[in-house]
Amino acid sequence: MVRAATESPRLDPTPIFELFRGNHATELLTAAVAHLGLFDHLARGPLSPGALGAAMGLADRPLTVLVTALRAFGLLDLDANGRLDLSELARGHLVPGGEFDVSGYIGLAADSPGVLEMVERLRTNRPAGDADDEPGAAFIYREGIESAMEREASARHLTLALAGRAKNVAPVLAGRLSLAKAHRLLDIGGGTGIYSIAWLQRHPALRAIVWDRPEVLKVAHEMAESHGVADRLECLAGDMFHDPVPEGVDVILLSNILHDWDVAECRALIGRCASALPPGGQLLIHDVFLNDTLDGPLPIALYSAALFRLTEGRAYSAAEYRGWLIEAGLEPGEITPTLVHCGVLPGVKPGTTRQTL
Ligand SMILES: C[S@@+](CC[C@H](N)C(=O)[O-])C[C@H]1O[C@@H](n2cnc3c(N)ncnc32)[C@H](O)[C@@H]1O
Repeated sequence: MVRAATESPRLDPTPIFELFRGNHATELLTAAVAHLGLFDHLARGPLSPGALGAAMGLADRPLTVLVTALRAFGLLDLDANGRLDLSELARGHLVPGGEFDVSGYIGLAADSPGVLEMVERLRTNRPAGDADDEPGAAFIYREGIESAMEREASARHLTLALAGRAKNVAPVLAGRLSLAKAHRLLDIGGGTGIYSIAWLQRHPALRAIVWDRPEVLKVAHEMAESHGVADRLECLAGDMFHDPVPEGVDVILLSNILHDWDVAECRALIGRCASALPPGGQLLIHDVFLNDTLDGPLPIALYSAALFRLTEGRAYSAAEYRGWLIEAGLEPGEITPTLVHCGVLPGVKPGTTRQTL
């Protein structure tokens, strides 16, 4: 029987994802209190983000993840000069030695494995799993890192784990954003390919390419077969940072890709996509979005910590994505929300040779 990828779930699973990511609140708060002395540093007065990062020995990416979360928790504020300051709550209860200080209580979790792991990630700015004696980083492949996506068992396990979220979200994305006028979709880092499959099932004339690592594509190929679209879905192995971007596509999807990478890789990848598109073509960024002020929303700030721990990325704001689209010569559009905190932000290449949406 052919499986359908076009039916949305009856209930929204978002609360389950929020519960699952709750541990990162404990980890970041305890790291800040018991390992990094963040509240002590700021008790002496407001600091620029750079000065606070230097005081704690943190690079930009871990600092952004930590500060975004603490602002979402209501523990840090930004003053009129762009310096970080303690909120009233933090000043009253998290400055060591204060009358109502609770930092000793928070310190009860200081040696828990999750907190120690987060502190290690914050200090080294390296994802879990990529050290010499470890099994490889999840979800990311580039030259110079050990990647779990290069081994059959771990690639299959991680790809199918992500499919749990994707099979809920893909029907919603395909239902809210029609590709009726598109000819050929390129799904970069498409994993199981379920997002492409949902669109292929909606639009019988559409063709798609899932561009991913060879071991991941074994799963994508099985999914294309079981969903009856194998004749229109090409599984193409490659490295999205180095191999030529496949030509002849008029829509490119980056679903949950950019959040796995640091700023330089995001800008490079968006630039490569923009160059490959014809005038009128579209780049679709399907992802979560932090507030443009990088102070929440809380569930995205916690998801950002999860991404930070596992990959070389973090969550970004719509303003950050829009800036990179403009830099690449694309015109950003409006975000259409999908499910599980995700939304799709289009960037259109100016020109009118082909209308895709
Ligand atoms: C977080 S998953 C996203 C999967 C899917 N797009 C989704 O939204 O669920 C990232 C995907 O990018 C792929 N990937 C990572 N680095 C890559 C590279 N250098 N070239 C091609 N694919 C890569 C991974 O194998 C994985 O399937």
